Amino acid sequence: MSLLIPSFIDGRPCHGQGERFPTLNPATGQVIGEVHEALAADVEAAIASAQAGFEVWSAMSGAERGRVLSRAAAILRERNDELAALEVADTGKPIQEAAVVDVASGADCLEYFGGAAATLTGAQYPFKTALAYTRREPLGLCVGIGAWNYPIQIACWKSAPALAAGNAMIFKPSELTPMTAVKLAEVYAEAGLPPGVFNVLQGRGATGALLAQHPEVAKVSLTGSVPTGKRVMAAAAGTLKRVTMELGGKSPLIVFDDADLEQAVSAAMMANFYTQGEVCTNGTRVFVQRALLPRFLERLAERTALLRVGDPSDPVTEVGALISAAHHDKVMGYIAQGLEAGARLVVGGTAVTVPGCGGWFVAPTVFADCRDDMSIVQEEIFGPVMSVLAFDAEDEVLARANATRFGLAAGVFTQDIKRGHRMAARLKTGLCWINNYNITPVEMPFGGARESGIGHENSLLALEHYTQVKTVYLELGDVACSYR
Ligand SMILES: NC(=O)c1ccc[n+]([C@@H]2O[C@H](COP(=O)([O-])OP(=O)(O)OC[C@H]3O[C@@H](n4cnc5c(N)ncnc54)[C@H](O)[C@@H]3O)[C@@H](O)[C@H]2O)c1
Repeated sequence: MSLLIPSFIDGRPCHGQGERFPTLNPATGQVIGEVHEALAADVEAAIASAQAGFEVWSAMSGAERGRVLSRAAAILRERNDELAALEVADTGKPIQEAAVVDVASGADCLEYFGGAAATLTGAQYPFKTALAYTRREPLGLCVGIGAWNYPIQIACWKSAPALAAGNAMIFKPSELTPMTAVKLAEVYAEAGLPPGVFNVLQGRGATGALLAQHPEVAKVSLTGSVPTGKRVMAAAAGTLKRVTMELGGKSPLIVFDDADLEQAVSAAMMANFYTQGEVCTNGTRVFVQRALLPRFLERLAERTALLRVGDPSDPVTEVGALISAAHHDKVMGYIAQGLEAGARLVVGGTAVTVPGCGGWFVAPTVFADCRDDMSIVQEEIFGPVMSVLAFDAEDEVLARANATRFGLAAGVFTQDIKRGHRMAARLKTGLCWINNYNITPVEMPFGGARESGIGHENSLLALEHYTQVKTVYLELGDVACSYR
């Protein structure tokens, strides 16, 4: 009998009333557990519990809330290895990544917002015979909806600022990765979080939709694809909920011919093959200035061919399994489209059979001679597929890089500091790295522009997205009355 993975409401694990669906290990294709989908009655129970939790939690001081978050961060670090192993089983990502990044970056986030919780203040506005001041107040009941590529990190990035500011949160993990959000709920409870302040509801899009449209919910923060973002925003508009949207991308990585070649190749590989390419900010359109292109492709091919695709739980594995059979087929479909459209396959391009693992592996793939109009260059693949494009001039590459409705991230490699800043200012994205890629410390705002997102996670900016300003005016003189 397989493991039954629960939801978590009011400080206790429980099971939704909907149908059971399985969660699979992407490396083996085997069922690791089953989940009961949460229905409307489960949503109502979670909302009632969160409302009660909010009353208790929002009455506590910022310092008291911060201590709970700091304790939870310490517990996450103690359980790093156990949680990382669950994340590997649920997502297919290599243990060499999960052991140092996924849980640790979640703990960093809880620690950061734990420290920031006591610093929330307002401003004061003195007048001749009056005083006004502002209070930063929590929004109330917030909903977090997660994607499957970084399940525990996403749950931490959403819940930590929400809870630090005094809100309650109901979190719905992706149906493909239900395991670690419930573990986070257990960790919060152990750290002293009052029941109901962080509830987890398992389910698919329908459960997410029930939450996004619920009139008692004040805010929805989604990490997911652009089409889902549009649906969630439309549902949230019914009661004018605030939204944070962390959505997809097709980000450019631009390498000028004065760049340090090995550094640029390293960044291009990290920007395309980390987590099997299932990273929203990935720099999948790699523009290389023509003079550097032959040497760039040569080193890229040599180094990419060395990548070890294999069992994600083996510490030497560098590229794990794609999340599902359907996603594997989608990625292989894009590779076929790239070939049909005339892109030149430099390395990879095949499905990989890993002995002892029956799951969904794809070789890290590099296409050269790509054109801007190819589907592999225009659409988010979310797999280990890099498109390399040649360019000649700065204005030309800028126009091509910006010719997309996405606007999540960008990267620029150059030794010319002026050009680096000039490019960063003109790229229409929410993030831009100069001489590195995909670095996301919690202290720094993270968010997309255009159709890639609204709002930010991480940094003190995130606290603004989980609070509202109330203005209080205090009269110290008399009412200036115009009437008798
Ligand atoms: N910008 C970021 O920070 C970031 C991070 C990770 C992933 N992503 C993006 O996420 C996508 C991959 O994740 P995915 O396949 O899980 O995305 P998805 O949009 O299919 O699903 C995301 C979540 O939304 C839920 N959902 C689906 N329909 C819904 C609806 N109508 N109402 C409410 N909830 C609904 C899903 O159940 C899931 O929990 C990619 O596009 C990737 O770029 C973005």
